[in-house]
Amino acid sequence: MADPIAEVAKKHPAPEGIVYAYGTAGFRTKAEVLDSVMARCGLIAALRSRALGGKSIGVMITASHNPPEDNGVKLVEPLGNMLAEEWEVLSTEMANKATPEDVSAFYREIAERFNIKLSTPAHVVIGRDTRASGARLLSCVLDGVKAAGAEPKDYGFLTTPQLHYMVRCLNTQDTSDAYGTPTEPGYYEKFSEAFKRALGGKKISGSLTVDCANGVGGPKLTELVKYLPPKDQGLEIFVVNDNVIKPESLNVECGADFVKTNQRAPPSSKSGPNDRCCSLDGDADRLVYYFKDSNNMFHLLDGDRIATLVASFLGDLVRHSGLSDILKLGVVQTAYANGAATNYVEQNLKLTVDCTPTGVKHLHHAAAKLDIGVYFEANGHGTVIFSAATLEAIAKHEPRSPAQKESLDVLKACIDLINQSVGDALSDMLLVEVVLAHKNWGPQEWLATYNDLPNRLLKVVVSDRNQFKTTDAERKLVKPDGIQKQIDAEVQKVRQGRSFARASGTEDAVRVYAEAATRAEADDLARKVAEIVKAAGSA
Ligand SMILES: CC(=O)N[C@H]1[C@@H](OP(=O)(O)O)O[C@H](CO)[C@@H](O)[C@@H]1O
Ligand SMILES: [Mg+2]
Repeated sequence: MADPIAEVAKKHPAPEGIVYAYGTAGFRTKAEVLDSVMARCGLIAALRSRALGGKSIGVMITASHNPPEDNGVKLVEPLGNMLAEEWEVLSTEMANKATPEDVSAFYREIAERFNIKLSTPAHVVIGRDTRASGARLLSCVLDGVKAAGAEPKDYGFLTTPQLHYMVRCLNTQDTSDAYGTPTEPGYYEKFSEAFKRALGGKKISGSLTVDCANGVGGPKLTELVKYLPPKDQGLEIFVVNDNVIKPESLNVECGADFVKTNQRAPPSSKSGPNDRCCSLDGDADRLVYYFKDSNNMFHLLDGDRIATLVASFLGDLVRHSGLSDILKLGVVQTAYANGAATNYVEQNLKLTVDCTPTGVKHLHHAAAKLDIGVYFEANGHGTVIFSAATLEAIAKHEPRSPAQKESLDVLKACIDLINQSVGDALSDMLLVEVVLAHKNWGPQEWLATYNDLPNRLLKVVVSDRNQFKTTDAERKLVKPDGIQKQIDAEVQKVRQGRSFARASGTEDAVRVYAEAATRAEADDLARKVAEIVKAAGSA
C-alpha cells in the first residue's frame, strides 16, 4: 500500500547540505529552499493537533522583517501561543530527515511517543504574508496537511497576529472563554468596537500616518479603518507604504525594523513637525512610533516607550477603579531595553521589572506569572496579558463611585482591545492612540517622560557563534572563558555604562549592545566590546 507520508516527502525533497533549525522565529531562510520544510511542518501540525485531541493548530507562512526573497514558517498553539518547546525540537528533527522513508518513520515514531491515534481528526489553520513565494509554499504545507489526513483551513493573506487570533477563536468557540468570531470581519469588529469603548468619548487630536512596510499590514489596516469611527469622531489614519502589488518592495527602506535599526524615518516619509507616525513590520506584529520635532529632529518611540506608556495608563486605571489592593501590574523586558526605561518603570511608575532572554515566548512566559503583565521587546514586539484570576476579579468588581465605574469601563475595554493571543501591531497601535487621547498627549509629551540613554547595537561575525554562552537573562557571558571580565573592565570606564554580547537566535552573528551617558561613550563602548568579541570568536 502506498505510504502518503513518504509520497509527500518524495514530492518535496530536502535540498542537500542544508541544516534547518526551528529558532525563535520558527524556520526562516531563503524561500527557494523551504518547500520540504513546509510540507513537513504540515505533517507536524497535523500530529500536534491530534496530540491535543483535534484542536486547531496554526501555520503562519512569513519571514516578517526579512528581505523579500526570504520566507519562513511558524506553528501556533491552540490559544495562540508559540509552539511548545518540545515540538520545536521535533520540528527541527523532522525538517532534517534525509529520505522520504526517514520522514515517514519519524512521523510514526512521534505518533507512538505521544500515544497519538493517527485516525483521529486533526485541524490545521493556515495564513500567509504577501511574499511572492507564499503561494508555492502554501501548496507545500497543504500537501503535508492532506498527506497526514488532517483538515486544512486556508485563510489566505493574514497578518501574523490575525492568524493567532483565528486559531484562538476556533479553539474557544462555544465555550465560556470564546475569544471572538473566527473570520476577518470578526477580527475588525472586535477590535474596532473595543477601541470605541476604550476611547470613552475622548477625542484624538491630529492624524496618524502608518507605514506598513509594503506588507500584509497595509491591506488589513485599510480594511480595519472601515470599521473605525469616522475620522471627525475618531482617528484619521493615513496608510502609506502599502504596495503589496510589488512584493520586491517589502521591508525595503521602510517598516519597523528599518526605523528601529537606522533610528530614522523611512526616506519616503512626508510627515510634518510633531505629526504622529508609526511603522509596522512585514507581518504586522511589530510596532514603533516616531515623529520629527519643529527642528526637524527625529525621535523614536520604540517598544520600551509603548510598554512604559501602557503600563502607566493601566496602572492608573487599576488604581482609579479601586483594584490596586488586589491586582499587581508588572513590566517584562529583555536586556535590550534602554536603561532609562527600566529606571522609569521602577522609580517613577513604582512597578516591578523582570528581565528575560530575547524572544517573545520568554517574555510571554514571565508576563503570564503576573496579574497584569506588560511585555515588549525594544524593537516593538509585545502585548499585555491578564491572568484568568485578574479577569475574574475585574469582572466581578463593584465600583464605589461614578469615577471608579468610568475607569473600570475603560479598563474592561482595554482588555478587549489588546490582542490576548499574541502581540499585534494593529491592536497595539489602537491602544497607544487610546492612551494618548486619555492623557491628552502628543508625541512630545510622551517623549518627555524620560530621556533614553544613547545606545548602539552592533553585529559581529565570528567563526562559531555557539561558543558564546550566556547567563543572567543573556546579560553576562560565561563562555568563552574570561571574556566577561574584559567587558566589565570596559563598562567601568564610561558613565552609566552597560553592555552585553549574545549569539543571535535568528542570524549567524553575535550581537553587541552598549549604552552610556553620551553618544560618544556609547559608540566607543560598543566598539570596544565588539573588538573583544571578535578576538575571542577567532581564538
Ligand atoms: C535584538 C533584537 O531585536 N533581536 C530580535 C531577533 O532575535 P535575535 O535572537 O537577536 O536574532 O529576532 C527575534 C525574532 O523576531 C526577536 O524576537 C528579537 O527581538
Ligand atoms: Mg514580525
